[in-house]
Amino acid sequence: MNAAIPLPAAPWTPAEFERQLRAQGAAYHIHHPFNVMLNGGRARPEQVRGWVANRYAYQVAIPIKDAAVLSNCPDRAVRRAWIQRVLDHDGHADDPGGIEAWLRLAEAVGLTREEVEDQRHVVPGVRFAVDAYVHFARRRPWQEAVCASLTELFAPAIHRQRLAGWPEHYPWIDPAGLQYFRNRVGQARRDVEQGLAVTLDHFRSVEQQQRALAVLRFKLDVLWAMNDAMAVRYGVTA
Ligand SMILES: O=C(O)c1cc(C(=O)O)c2c(n1)C(=O)C(=O)c1cc(C(=O)O)[nH]c1-2
Repeated sequence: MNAAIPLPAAPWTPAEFERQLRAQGAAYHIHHPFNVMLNGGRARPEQVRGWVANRYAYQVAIPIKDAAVLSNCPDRAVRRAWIQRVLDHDGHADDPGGIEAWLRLAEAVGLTREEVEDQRHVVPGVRFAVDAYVHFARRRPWQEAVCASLTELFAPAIHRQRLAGWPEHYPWIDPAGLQYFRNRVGQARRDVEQGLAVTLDHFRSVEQQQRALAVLRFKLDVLWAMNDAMAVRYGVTA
């Protein structure tokens, strides 16, 4: 923790605590130069493909991470709601799910399913960052893993950026491939409601609230490190 910033004398109110959590969005990967390039329309096709192929490692890890949260959580009411996240990604009944939607995005940008599913393009830094998130969810108290998912507070904005810009920037991508981003805007909003309720309720003391901020910063670092690794591999076009 930064010693120059004194601890608050008393716990924040829930509203102030939520404000402090949201303020961490300044370090969201929406601001990473690689993402700024991608969503600003400056990426070459191989950079778009590199991002989609690497992000697949994150997509397939998310339901594993969520299953880790379930396995650590003794609260039946939380599990009942949380299990929806696994279904969102893996699919259920007629819904093919988010991983399938990501594979359709991959095909829309010119990748084959095979080269994405076998993760041949995934660079070491992305793999290590994704593994760190799954490991965190397995080892830490489930409330901390819930708190770590709160980067989703900032995700609808980045999905909307893609939906607004990509069709114009990248006319060579079939817009049907962008369905994943459309689905996530609503899903993330619902996820955040649940994640925030758990976090505001659980992290109550000054020390716990500081811990929640540190957990959220860890997750922001996971996403930032993924972008760093992709920027090194694929470059950032000025
Ligand atoms: O495209 C993105 O920038 C982005 C970011 C995040 C995030 O902030 O963690 C998620 C997603 N997408 C996403 O699609 C998703 O399903 C998701 C689940 C989670 C999580 O931590 O449980 N984050 C995210």
